[in-house]
Amino acid sequence: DTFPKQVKIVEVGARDGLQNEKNIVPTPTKIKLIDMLSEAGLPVIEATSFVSPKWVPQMADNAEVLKGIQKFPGINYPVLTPNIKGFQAAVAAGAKEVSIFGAASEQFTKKNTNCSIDESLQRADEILRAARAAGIPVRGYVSCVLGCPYEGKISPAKVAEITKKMYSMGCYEISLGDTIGVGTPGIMKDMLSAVMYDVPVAAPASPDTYGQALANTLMALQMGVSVVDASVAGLGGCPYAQGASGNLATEDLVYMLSGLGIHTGVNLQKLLEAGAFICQALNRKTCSKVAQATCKL
Ligand SMILES: CC(C)(COP(=O)([O-])OP(=O)([O-])OC[C@H]1O[C@@H](n2cnc3c(N)ncnc32)[C@H](O)[C@@H]1OP(=O)([O-])[O-])[C@@H](O)C(=O)NCCC(=O)NCCSC(=O)C[C@@](C)(O)CC(=O)[O-]
Repeated sequence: DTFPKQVKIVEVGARDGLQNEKNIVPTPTKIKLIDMLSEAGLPVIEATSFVSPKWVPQMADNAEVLKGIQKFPGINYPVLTPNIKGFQAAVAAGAKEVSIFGAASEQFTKKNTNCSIDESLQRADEILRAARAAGIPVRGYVSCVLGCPYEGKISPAKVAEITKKMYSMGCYEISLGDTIGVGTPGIMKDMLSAVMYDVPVAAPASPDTYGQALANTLMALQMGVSVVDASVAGLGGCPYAQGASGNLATEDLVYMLSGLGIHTGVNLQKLLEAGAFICQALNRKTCSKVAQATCKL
C-alpha cells in the first residue's frame, strides 16, 4: 500500500482549539493540558499564539503559558506569530520554533490579519529573515485551501501559488488548512496534486463541519502526506461556518492510524485523559468519537 509507515502528529488543540473559546481559560489549565499532551507523547504541540490580544483575548497569556509548560526533550512547542512584533515576543518568552500563517483568499486574509495577501507575505518575509538570523525553524499555514467562508471556491492553482511562495521564503513545511471544513476527498486530491510535489505539506486539523475530516486525512495519507495536524477532543472548529462541529480529533486520528499499523508514538489512553481533562475544564462534551465510544459512564 501507499501509506507512510510513520506519521508525525502536530497537536493544535491548545492554540487553534482554545483561541475561539469565549470564556478565558485559566492559564494553569492551559499549562496542565499541554503537559498532559506531552505525557501522551505528541511530538509537536502548538502551545499558544503571539497575536494581538485585542484580536484574540484568549491568547493574551501567551508568555506565561510558554514559560509555564514542561519542555519534554524531543518535543517541539511551536507558537503562532502574525508579525515581527509577535515573533520578537515569542523569542523573548523562549520559543524555539514559530509558525506563520497566510491564506489563499484575499477576504479571509483581510478579516484574519487586516491586510492583503501581498502584505501578509511581506510580514512573513520579515519574520522568516529574523528567524533565519536567530536559527529558529518556521512552519507555515495556508488557510482556506478547499474553500473560503467569504469567497467560496478556491482554485488549487491559487493554493499552489501561495504555498510555493511561503516555502521558497523559508518555511520548512506548510500545513494546508481547510478552514471551514467544506472539502471532500476528491477536492483534497486535486488540491494536493497541485501543491505537494513541490512543497513538503501537512494535512490540516480541519473542522469536521460536513463529517469529511477523517476521510480527507486518509486521502492525504494515501497521497504520501506524513504530517497531520489534529486537535485533542476536537477542540476548536470553524467560527465562520454555521453549526460547525469541532476540528479533527487527535484521538480519532490516532485510533485510525493505529488500526492501519502506522506508527505515531502517541499513547491513546493518555491522550484520552488529556481530552477528558480539558472537556471537564471547559464544561463541554468531547467531539472525539473515540472518546465518546470508550468513556465509561
Ligand atoms: C496581525 C494583527 C496584529 C494586525 O492587527 P492590526 O489591528 O491591523 O495591527 P496593528 O499593528 O494596528 O496593531 C493593533 C494593536 O495590536 C498590537 N499588536 C500588534 N501585533 C501584536 C502582536 N503580535 N502581539 C501583541 N500585540 C500586537 C499593536 O501594538 C496595537 O496595540 P495598540 O497600539 O493599539 O495598543 C491582528 O490582525 C492579529 O493579531 N490577527 C491574528 C488573528 C488570529 O490569531 N487568528 C487566528 C489564527 S489563524 C488560524 O487559526 C488559522 C490556522 C492557522 O489555524 C489554519 C487554518 O485552520 O486555516
